[in-house]
Amino acid sequence: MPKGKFVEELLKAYRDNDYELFKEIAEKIIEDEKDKNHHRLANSLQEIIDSFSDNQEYQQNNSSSINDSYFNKMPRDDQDGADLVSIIKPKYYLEDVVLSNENKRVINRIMAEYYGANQLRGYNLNAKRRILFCGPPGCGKTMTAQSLANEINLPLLYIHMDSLISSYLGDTASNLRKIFQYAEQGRWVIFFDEFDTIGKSRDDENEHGELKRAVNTFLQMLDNFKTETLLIAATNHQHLLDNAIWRRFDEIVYFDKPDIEQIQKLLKKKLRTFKSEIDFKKASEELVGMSHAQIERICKDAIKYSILYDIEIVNGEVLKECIEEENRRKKIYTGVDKE
Ligand SMILES: Nc1ncnc2c1ncn2[C@@H]1O[C@H](COP(=O)(O)OP(=O)(O)OP(=O)(O)O)[C@@H](O)[C@H]1O
Repeated sequence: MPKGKFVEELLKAYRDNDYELFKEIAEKIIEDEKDKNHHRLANSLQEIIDSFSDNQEYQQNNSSSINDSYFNKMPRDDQDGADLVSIIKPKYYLEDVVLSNENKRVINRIMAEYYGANQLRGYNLNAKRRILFCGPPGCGKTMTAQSLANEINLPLLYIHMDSLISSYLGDTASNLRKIFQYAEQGRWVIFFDEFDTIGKSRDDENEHGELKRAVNTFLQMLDNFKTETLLIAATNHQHLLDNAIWRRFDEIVYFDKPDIEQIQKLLKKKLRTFKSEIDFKKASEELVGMSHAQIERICKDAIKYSILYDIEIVNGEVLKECIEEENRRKKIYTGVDKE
């Protein structure tokens, strides 16, 4: 078919909201390009169509039915009835997160593999789906998991660790099974925060049998987990994790405290809602060693201070006052790496 005709057919399908026809014509175009030996273009078009149909499926599976069937079937702890999961529509996007260049590359690669999963499968390869986020508190593990979910248009399935770890013998493993069974019915980014709680080394003599069983169950579930979902586990205590757990993750991302350049970006982002007159470079030097969350708190305090004391502008002095306040607070936690 001549190109102009293809475009006409595509536009008609779009006008009539006929997704099936749209896909059919797109596939004809792909075949046509393959015939002309334009394989790179054909692959790239195929990738777009695949991600398109993934989204279509997500919308059909999730958006309309999430209220009734997904919420009704939510797994709960047998003993106290506590919810084991929550479905969250994330509020952040990746542009909100200040990341190192290295981490930006890794996250983009994870997204590229997610979208290219069908293409990879054609070569018998699996996209990265099991991701471990580690590093100190308040440096963006949760925020990045949320942003990633948003970017790939999936809801976040947040696992409640406190409900998952049951005080009743054998129930932790059974709770884990319930969570995985539930997760398999949809497409999400599953997020296990404080993952060390269940991923602790089985060699740890202080751990009782219940948690050792939970590690075994988690490993089994992870091995058998075949959906297109992304699973992200996050921990501040990566050194506690069982060796067998490390090996199960397709990607490991370390979230460190920000360097000077990242601190400057963070200050500009977090102060952008208010007028400021700051020497950002000088201010950043004062903040080295602090987490993103601590710097965010200083910025919020500085804005509040300026409002309450009618200063109307965040200046160097206000910021200095708030840095001192954060340092005072930090001293209370001496020896403990709290954000
Ligand atoms: N890299 C970042 N860029 C921008 N803001 C950040 C970043 N990291 C943290 N923040 C801010 O700090 C808050 C807390 O961060 P977040 O919950 O992502 O940290 P975390 O690494 O998951 O910490 P924890 O290990 O304690 O759960 C975020 O909601 C955000 O406002």
